[in-house]
Amino acid sequence: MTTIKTYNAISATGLNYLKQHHYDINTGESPKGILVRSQNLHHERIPESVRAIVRAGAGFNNIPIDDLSKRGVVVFNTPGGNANAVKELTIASLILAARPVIGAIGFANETRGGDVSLRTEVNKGGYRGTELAGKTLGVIGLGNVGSKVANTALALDMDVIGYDPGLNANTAWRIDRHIVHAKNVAEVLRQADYITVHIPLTEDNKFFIDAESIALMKPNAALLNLSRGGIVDDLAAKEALDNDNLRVYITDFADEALFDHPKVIITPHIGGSTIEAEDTSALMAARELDTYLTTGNIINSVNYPDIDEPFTTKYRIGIIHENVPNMISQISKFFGDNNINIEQLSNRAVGAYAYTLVAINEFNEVQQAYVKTALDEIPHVILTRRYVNVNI
Ligand SMILES: NC(=O)c1ccc[n+]([C@@H]2O[C@H](COP(=O)([O-])OP(=O)(O)OC[C@H]3O[C@@H](n4cnc5c(N)ncnc54)[C@H](O)[C@@H]3O)[C@@H](O)[C@H]2O)c1
Ligand SMILES: O=C(O)CC[C@@H](O)C(=O)O
Repeated sequence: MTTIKTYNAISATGLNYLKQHHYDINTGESPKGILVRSQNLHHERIPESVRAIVRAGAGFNNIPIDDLSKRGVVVFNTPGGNANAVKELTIASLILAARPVIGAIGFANETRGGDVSLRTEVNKGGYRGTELAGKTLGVIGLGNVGSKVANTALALDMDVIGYDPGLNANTAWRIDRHIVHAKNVAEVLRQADYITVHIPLTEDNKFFIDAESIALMKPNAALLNLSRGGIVDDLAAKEALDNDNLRVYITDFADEALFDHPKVIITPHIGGSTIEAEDTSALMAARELDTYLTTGNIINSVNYPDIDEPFTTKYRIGIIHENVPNMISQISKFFGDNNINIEQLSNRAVGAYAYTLVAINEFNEVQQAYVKTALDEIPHVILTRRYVNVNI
């Protein structure tokens, strides 16, 4: 049995999938794969046995990608698996930014005793809000979450302006044509009444919204961060709120500096916390893990190129290597020199790394005994794995 180690509460849907596919969960010292949600793996020892790590979720800033890439560990995420959940909490947050719902609920509870109806009617004037319709929403990041938020805001009769210089083809076609595409982020910040950020936390995006960008916003703007702590400079947001340069800040990431601020609403990282999103993400994660470990196909990797080919031969050899010249010719020469016929060879590269998947049928025991070691010795090869097709 192959062992998968898990961190955090992984939905039973994903765990059951793995158990049904003959994996042990959290037994033994040598897991082949890891399934994780928000646990910070930067401070964990990742066993040498691990070949794949899947983040059940979109963000992967909790995983030491660079170190793992150098070791040949494939890291995956589950793009879009929880996007609808985040969209819905973002819409709820927009409404909370427009209407004083939380204060009003507190007030309603305080009217207990006496003529409740009279007291609520007399004093409810303090809880008047505004409408989203006719206001402008700025969406920074139009990926799986941002595109859904933008489209839904149109249905709420908002005007929407979006900014995403790295829009990929998969998400681009889903974006409604009525959404204005800004040429730069300043355009969004200047025009929007509500600004919502849906980008990953990377080195480049740290404090993407800082004092300088907040200064470009309308003083009565509302800022929403359901992306990650660290994308918005919370201290700069707090200062802007204190100086009436920002009306409200809603974040899904608790920060000591923001507690008890009357213009801040904090939720405890629950953007993706719905039964549906947890099930979908865990199932995607389990499938990605099983697919890679049993066939060598890579789907939704964040550190290596994807290769997803039907496994129609008896064997495959997956070779993770650096993206340098002459690798494919060295690999094919190796197979030729050793009289092993290649049925199909797929190769893709992304950035510094590449993946070559070699499909073969005839592969005797002697060849099997030395191929992995010999391929591993080719300079710039990081890791080699052999896959056996159990259906042939
Ligand atoms: N609160 C939660 O529980 C929760 C749940 C899901 C996702 N998230 C966070 O939201 C982020 C976005 O999720 P997603 O599923 O939409 O990811 P995604 O990868 O589908 O989309 C991210 C988009 O951001 C764009 N982008 C990156 N940097 C940018 C920048 N500087 N300016 C403008 N656009 C930029 C990318 O081009 C991409 O299109 C995740 O990385 C994660 O950190 C949080
Ligand atoms: O697992 C979660 O609850 C959060 C997931 C979220 O942070 C994500 O990046 O998808």
